[in-house]
Parts: sequence; C-alpha cells; structure tokens
Amino acid sequence: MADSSVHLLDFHLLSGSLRSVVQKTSIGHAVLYLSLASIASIILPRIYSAYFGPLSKIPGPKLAALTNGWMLWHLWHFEKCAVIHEQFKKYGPIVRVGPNNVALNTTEDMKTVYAVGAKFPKSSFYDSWSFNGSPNVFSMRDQKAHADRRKVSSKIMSRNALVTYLPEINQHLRDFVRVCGKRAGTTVDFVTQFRFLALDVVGSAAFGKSFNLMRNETEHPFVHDLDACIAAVPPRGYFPTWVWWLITKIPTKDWQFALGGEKRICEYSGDIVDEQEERMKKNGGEMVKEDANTLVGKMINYRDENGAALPRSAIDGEIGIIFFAGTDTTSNTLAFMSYELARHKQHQDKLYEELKERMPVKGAVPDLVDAEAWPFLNAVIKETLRLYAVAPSQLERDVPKGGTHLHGKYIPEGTIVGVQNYSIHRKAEAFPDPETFKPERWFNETEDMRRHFMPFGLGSRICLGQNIAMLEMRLTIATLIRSFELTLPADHNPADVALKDFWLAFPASRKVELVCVPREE
Ligand code: HEM
Repeated sequence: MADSSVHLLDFHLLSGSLRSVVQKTSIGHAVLYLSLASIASIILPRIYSAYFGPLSKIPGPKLAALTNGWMLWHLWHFEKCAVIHEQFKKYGPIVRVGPNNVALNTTEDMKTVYAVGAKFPKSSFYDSWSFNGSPNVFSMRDQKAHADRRKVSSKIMSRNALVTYLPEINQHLRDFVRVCGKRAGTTVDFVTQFRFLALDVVGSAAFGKSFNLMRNETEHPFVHDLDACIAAVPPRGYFPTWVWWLITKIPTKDWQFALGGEKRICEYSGDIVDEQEERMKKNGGEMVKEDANTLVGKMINYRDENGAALPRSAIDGEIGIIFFAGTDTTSNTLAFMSYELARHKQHQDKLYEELKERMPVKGAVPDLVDAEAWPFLNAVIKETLRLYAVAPSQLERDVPKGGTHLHGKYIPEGTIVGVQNYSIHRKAEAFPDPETFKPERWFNETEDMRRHFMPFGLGSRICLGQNIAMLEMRLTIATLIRSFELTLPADHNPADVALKDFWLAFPASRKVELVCVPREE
C-alpha cells in the first residue's frame, strides 16, 4: 500500500513537471526534444545490444556490433568475404559482423546450419531474389514450400536429364572454338565469351530454347539486363526497406536502367512461356512432347496438392532466376580458371598432355562420361572452385525458434548466421599453402578436404544447377585447351583479375583478358 502511494506521488510529480516543461517549451524546442528522443530510441538499443545483449559475448569489431553500416561499407567496396576472412584470423571461428549477424568458420558449423534436416531457413536477404514479387526456388524461405518447388526442377537439372541436350550443347562449344579461332592472337575478354556461352548452354539445357549467341556472334539485350540485375538485386537484400526506397529514387539513367533489369528478365522469360503455350494451343491443348521435359513445361504442368497451377508471374520469375543464377556463376568460374591456367604454364601443359592423349581430334568436343574421369581436368576444376567459389561470402540463415548454442555461446532466435566458403576453402589444415593454385592437391583427396569443400553450398539448398555447371566447365575447358594455348597479354596487371565480391564473385576489372594461340601439332 505504502509502495503504490509512493508511485502515485512520483507519477503526479513527474506528470506535473512534464506539463510545466511542455508549457514552457517553444515548438523549436519540442522538435529538438522529439528528434533527440527518436535518435536515442534507435541508438540506445544498439548500444545495449553491442555491450550487454546476448550477442555481446561474441568477439568482433565493435563498430560492426553497433551498426550494419560496417558491413555495407565493405560490401560497397566489393570486399565483404575478404574482410570477414580477416576477422576470423583476428578473433577466431565465431565473429559478430553485424548487430544481428554472426559469421562462423568450422565444419561443425557447416553441419549445424546447412545439413539436410537443419531447421535454419534462408535469411530475409533472399527475399530480394524473388522476381516478379513471387518467391522462387532460390529465394523461398519457407522450408516446406521450398521442398515442394524444388521437386519441379530437380529432375530436369539431373545429370541424366542433361545428357539429352548434349548434341545442342556440343554445337555451342564448337561455335565457341570457332569464335576463339577467329580471334586467335588478339586479346580476348573471356568473361564476355564465357558469359555468352553460359547463356546458350542454360537456354538449351533448361528451357529448350537457346540464344545462340555463339553461333550468331551477336550480343542480345538480355546480357545488359543481367548486368542490371546484378547491380540491383544483392544490395536490395542488404539495405533496410526505407533506405532502399530512397535509393530507388536516385534519378540517374544508368541506375534506373539497373532497377528495371529484373522486370526485363521476367518479360523475356514470359516470352518463352508464351511460345510454349502457343504450341500447346495449336496441339489441341496438349503440351508437345519436346516441351514437356523442359523446365518451362514442368512449371506450366505443375499442380500443388490442391490441384492449383502456379500463377503466371511465378512461372516467369522462376525461369528468370534460373537464367540469373545459371549464367555468371559458371562463366566467372571459367574465366578465373582460364586465368590460372594462363599464368601457370606448367599446369596448362600438364592439362594439355592429358587432353591430347584422350582427345585425338583437335576442335572436337569430348564425350562427357570420359571427361568426368580425367584426373587433371577435374583437379583443375576443383582447385578453381576452391579458390574462386563464386558465391564466396556468408550463405545467410536465420537461427530458428528457441535459439541455438554455437562455440559455447547462446545465439538467440532470429539472429542471422552463416559460414563463408571463401574462408572454409582456405583452411590450411585441409589445404596446405591455401592461397596457391595447386590442382595436384586433389590427386590425394582426403576426408578433410571433402569436409571443407562447399562451392555449391550444402544440404537442401545446395545448388540446383551444379550438374549443368560441372558439365559445362568440363566440356568447355577440355575443348578450349585441346585447341589453344592461353597466354597473358603483355600489358597484364594482376590487380585487374583480383577476386571481388558483391554476393557474386567477379574479377576486379570485370574482364579476364587473355590471348589464345592455336596449338601446333
Ligand atoms: C560454378 C557454378 C555455380 C556455383 C559455384 C553455384 C553456387 C551456388 C551456391 C553456393 C548456392 C547456394 C546458395 C545458398 O545456399 O544460399 C546455389 C544455389 C542455386 N543455384 Fe547455383 N551455382 C553455380 C551454377 C548454377 C547454375 C548453372 C544454375 C542453373 C542453371 C544454378 C542455379 C541455382 C539455384 C536455382 C539455386 C538455389 C537452390 C535452392 O535454394 O534450392 N547455379 N548455387
């Protein structure tokens, strides 16, 4: 009783003094106090979380614990994965890299966060990859909905299904070699060449419709739409919604073009769907046989457990994301691989010897089954995927309900956690002399190497296109190196090819310029 009367008294005193403050306050002061109060309501919780909250026990740069600005700054400078890697060296395998973000760096963490059955869904960063406003197989966060959607495309992307498209893919490769031959002796940007090739291959392998950029030796506006999408999609996932809204208002022509990339990719994808539907109509409402086994056909024919079809916007978005995820990933990997072969003549010579023995005809495309077994070819590909995994930074996930314990520390639910393959792939205990490109290390592949290798991610969200990517990389590098020697141009500057990352890894100058010299026999 005594207590509550004291509180009542306190309240009257407080409200009385507040009233007198308000009565004496001018509008200017009121605005000032309100602004200070708003700023305090943002800053104080941040200070509390940085110094006293559950994540405060996790080491890391204090600025990162206080603001996402730390991470955004490094992202903006295309150095996110390299900077997080430095933090691991300084602080150990668990580092706080944002007010609500923890980076992890052990194989145990890989299992906890990504293993099949792990209950850590993708973080809200992935919402940004939903095209046409519809979640797709890449962006979906609901685990059950994702498993259902993934079933639609996983058969199409299986190795056995892809073999059906080999004759068409082989034609793209022969066209690629012909284009290289025409440009022999001159400096060629291989980022662009591999990109055109990757678009042709994805078109054939997933949609039954290729751009034929190699055959026609032309560009397609779609290529610029991909560039636009890459500039806009990852940052959209990192900025708070209101900051992103402001950013979208920047009125420069290039930026506005970049913002429209997603829409144009979906429109192009929509044209492919229209064409299939048109063929279906002409075929009396029945899907023609060749279309039924493409990703587009599967999407059109899909029915959920209630018999409902996918909305058209979702189909277009799903196709758009496959183009997006399936092009620059493989082409940038191939560009880095060619660069490593050009600058390490001893590795390129060894690869050439292997290929010459197994591919009697120069310019021909090897048999896929054979190429899958060629030791040095596969070692070169693995070593490139190790050093230049093209999604190199944290694959972000949310800590599920109830929180979790990692490295003896409690991590509350809703915290973003993630392992980055850039760091896992550079663990000296699995890969001695980790910064050096050494394909031979894969001849004695140990259990430890296998456990530390995740270029395509892991678990139920592992890359859906890894079979296409591996097929394309094997056939392309074998065909290219059998026919040409790759060399560095006289004015080569290694800084131009340094790995940068904006979620997707790319060479600093966005080019890998090499000279291809036809092989004499
Ligand atoms: C060397 C080439 C490639 C690399 C290194 C790569 C890497 C990755 C990684 C690391 C993920 C997991 C992302 C995460 O967990 O957050 C992923 C997912 C995915 N990738 Fe790839 N990728 C490559 C090529 C491709 C290709 C060629 C396609 C399609 C044709 C593709 C389609 C996808 C899709 C659809 C997903 C989402 C899978 C899901 O969440 O179920 N990727 N990729």
